[in-house]
Amino acid sequence: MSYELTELHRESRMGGLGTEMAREIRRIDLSDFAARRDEITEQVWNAAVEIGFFQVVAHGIDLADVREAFATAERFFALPDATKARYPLRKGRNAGWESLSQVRPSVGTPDQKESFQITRPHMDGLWPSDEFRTTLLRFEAQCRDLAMKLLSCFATRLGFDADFFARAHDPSDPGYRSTLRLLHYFAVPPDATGLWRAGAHTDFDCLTLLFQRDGQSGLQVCPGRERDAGTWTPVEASDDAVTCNIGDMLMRWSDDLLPSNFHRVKSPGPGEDRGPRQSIAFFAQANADVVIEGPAGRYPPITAEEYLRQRIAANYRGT
Ligand SMILES: O=C(O)CCC(=O)C(=O)O
Ligand SMILES: [Fe+2]
Repeated sequence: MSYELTELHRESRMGGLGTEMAREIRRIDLSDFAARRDEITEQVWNAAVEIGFFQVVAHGIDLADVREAFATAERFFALPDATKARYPLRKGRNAGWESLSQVRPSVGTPDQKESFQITRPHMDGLWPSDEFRTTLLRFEAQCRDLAMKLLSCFATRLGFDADFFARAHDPSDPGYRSTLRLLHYFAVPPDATGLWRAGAHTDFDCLTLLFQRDGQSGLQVCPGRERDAGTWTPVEASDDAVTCNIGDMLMRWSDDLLPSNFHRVKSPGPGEDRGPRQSIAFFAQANADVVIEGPAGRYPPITAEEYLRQRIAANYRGT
């Protein structure tokens, strides 16, 4: 397969097992954001530049809301496949349900998971119930607010105005492309080996917020400078922290100042819990017709739509 984007060349080389190394993933306290904006900006910028991953706490989304979103997802995933198949993923539209269909260029096997994606302008006929819709649209809006808060910090450091990224992700625009993705990784049979819950990849978007559950670990990150050595650091899952990472779109937009780093979800090893695992990701992806162009012009301008089209084409079967 030949890939047009340099990001994809990177991804096709990252499938190996590598080694593990403990390293601090910073926890940044967002309380009193308006008053502490400059201090928080400094902290998120440094963590993003150094590791590309960080966690935020006191982030303003109530734990009860996070748990309600997880419970709603869990109830949906418990339905028979034949029922879930009434809401099929619309390829290229990041909306609907898929199972075992995402093949990462790094490993070539399907991620051992199912997911339901919500991209607001693409949801006609895809809502399983009113309750599901109400709960998750509300949660999506909370995630967006948090993502825009963090992106406003990056905007000012890059020399854009504070609302630059909020305009680029305006939810009232039919070209809105940010996505909430509910993820369910299957329980792993005792004899299963060699499969990944999520193969090594970078995210396509500007900024990802990842909600995980206490004790459901498995996420590992490989900061850019260790890419060749393949040294992976576990990111502890916890209910109160939101794990954040920079995606490829913001890496481009920042002329590579902010790194989009490889990460993956490993399958449980010997002696580890082989039960199912849940997570919820919010991908802040710029609206379709927004042009991505960094302050220093390092890459040719490309619309967000064209950029995402190329990334999705390389990641799903049958494209
Ligand atoms: O489930 C996780 O912890 C990570 C998921 C992820 O990296 C993704 O969906 O892009
Ligand atoms: Fe990811």
